[in-house]
Amino acid sequence: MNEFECRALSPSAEHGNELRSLSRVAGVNIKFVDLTHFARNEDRTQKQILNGLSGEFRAGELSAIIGPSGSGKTTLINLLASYRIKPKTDNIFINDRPLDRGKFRKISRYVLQEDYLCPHFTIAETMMMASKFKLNPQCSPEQRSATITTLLQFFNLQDQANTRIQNISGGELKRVCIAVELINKPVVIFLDEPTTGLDESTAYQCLLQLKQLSQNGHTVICTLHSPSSRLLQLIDNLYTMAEGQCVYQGAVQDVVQYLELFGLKCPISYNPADFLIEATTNAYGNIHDNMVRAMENGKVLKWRPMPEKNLQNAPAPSSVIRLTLPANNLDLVCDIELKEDSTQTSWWLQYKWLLQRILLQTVRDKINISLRIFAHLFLASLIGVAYIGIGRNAYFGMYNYHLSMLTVVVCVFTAMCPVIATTGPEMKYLQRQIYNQWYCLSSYFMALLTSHVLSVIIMSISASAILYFFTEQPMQFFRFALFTGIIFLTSMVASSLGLLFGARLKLQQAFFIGPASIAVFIILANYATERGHISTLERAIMYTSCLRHSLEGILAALFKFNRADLICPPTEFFCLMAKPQSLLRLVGSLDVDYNRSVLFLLGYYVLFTVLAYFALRWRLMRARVSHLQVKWYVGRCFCLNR
Ligand SMILES: Nc1ncnc2c1ncn2[C@@H]1O[C@H](COP(=O)(O)OP(=O)(O)OP(=O)(O)O)[C@@H](O)[C@H]1O
Repeated sequence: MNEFECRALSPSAEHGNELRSLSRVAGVNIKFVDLTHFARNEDRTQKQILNGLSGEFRAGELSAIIGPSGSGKTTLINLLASYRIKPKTDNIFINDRPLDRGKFRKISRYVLQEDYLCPHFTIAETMMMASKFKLNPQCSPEQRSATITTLLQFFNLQDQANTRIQNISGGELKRVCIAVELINKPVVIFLDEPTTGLDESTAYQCLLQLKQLSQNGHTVICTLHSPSSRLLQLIDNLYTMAEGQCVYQGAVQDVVQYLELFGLKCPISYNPADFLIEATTNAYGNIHDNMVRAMENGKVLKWRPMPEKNLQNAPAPSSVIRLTLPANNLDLVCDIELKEDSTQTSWWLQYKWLLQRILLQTVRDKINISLRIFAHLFLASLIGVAYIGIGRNAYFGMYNYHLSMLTVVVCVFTAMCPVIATTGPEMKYLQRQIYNQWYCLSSYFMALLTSHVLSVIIMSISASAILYFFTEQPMQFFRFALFTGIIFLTSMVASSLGLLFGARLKLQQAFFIGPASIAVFIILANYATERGHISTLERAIMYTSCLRHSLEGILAALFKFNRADLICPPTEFFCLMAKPQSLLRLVGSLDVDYNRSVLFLLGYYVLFTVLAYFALRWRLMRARVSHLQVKWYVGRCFCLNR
């Protein structure tokens, strides 16, 4: 199918020219030779998934990898994209040079089979945010908008531009996922099953757009499941796999002729791709091995289309990856310094935009924010009412200890649970955006921590005000500030613990282990409280609980710093806990020290936050790492790989 036909068939084809002017690039050819991959089964035995296959995906071609389910299509594309699998660099060649993973990652993007975007933003907002990370920071908002409008029109999404992601259809979501990755026009784009779940006409539109992209010199490689005859017309290079080997690599129109070599005649009404896949499963006799041999497992290129047939506008492949100057003014500004790598946006800009995004997302997530506010205010009011007036009543002195413990428990739960609830879902699109180099993990992590600090400040002040004044603690501002300070630090420790669990565990596991670990902390914090004398060992055990330091901090804020005696009601003959020291002695906390509590809480916060960062990093970049990869990852995490 030529360019004219593509335009005639596509409602959005009129925009093809616009995209073409946006995206003419130097060609990148990907060649792989004798590629083998093993996965480890649960019983630690090795399972061969790719079996010495070879092949070539050229610039200017829309290449599709097809094959029966389980034949290794996703594994092959993951390996070529270096996504979660580390390929051997001497098996893969980029423009005839051994693969340099770092450089290749900067010019390639991957659209996953199961792709996610933040549900609380509209398509236009999602595109605008992506453009901030992906386009040159010097691009004006008008230039960004123009690029986005072009892409939205190209992908037929302009009518849904103001619809939130949570409300768009699956097909539209797929197209948005592809569109956001095309904002900075990657030279190579990998797509895992971009048409799965789409109806025939949407799948056709989607593939048509990819075809147009390839005609501008981009290298487009996708895996497809049972493509229809109509979809097949768009494919330039059909790479067919079976049992981890290559059984055909070439033009679609030559499939019938190729199968005739093995004595198979494709019925006229049959889809050649379906027939080919059926043949690979030995449905028409044991010909799998013959096909692999005939193709030399992907080394035979004689069935492939001629390169110049498809590459209409793109320059010849170059060992230097270079983006050419575009035709119109918009591109002149944006493309002269077209970003090959999203990390060209400075760390601070990434941080700023991510913080804006996270805060907006938090505000838009109405259910989460309402629950947070309600839980804080309701629980604080409930405790305040239950312990009303105990702050100055010596008869109820002991209740102040219970109040302190309950305050700590409420702070911990209300700060930790929302973080666990939001971290899990966030992982899904975080993984994709970090892999596709929108921003680096450290800037995201710092923005996330800042957003936690802001929400914890608001929640801590409101909760502590309710608790402090309902329970009629001394009307001294410094004491209130000290009390609020401990509530703030306790909530920060709890949110970092929530982040650690959310980053390391699955959502259900985190929601079980998180509260269970808090129960352990509560037990440890009160381990020897009722004893008159606490030994050093017992104290050490208690101090392993971060909640012990919160408890001591609150007791110090309320009962140290020359606190006046509590008032014994006239109805009582004697009040044992009129003096603050009496209460502290009774609960084994005579030597509580506010500064020590603050230091320990800060220490726990730093510890849990550092662990959460590494847990997040481990989860996002779980590919098996060599020492070279470690170096590269560290560079990425600190935005050093420019
Ligand atoms: N990490 C792994 N451990 C064990 N087996 C694996 C692993 N990854 C993939 N496999 C196996 O390798 C084979 C190929 O998997 P892959 O996902 O690449 O196939 P596919 O052709 O993309 O399948 P589908 O079309 O169904 O998505 C499958 O049998 C799969 O079970």
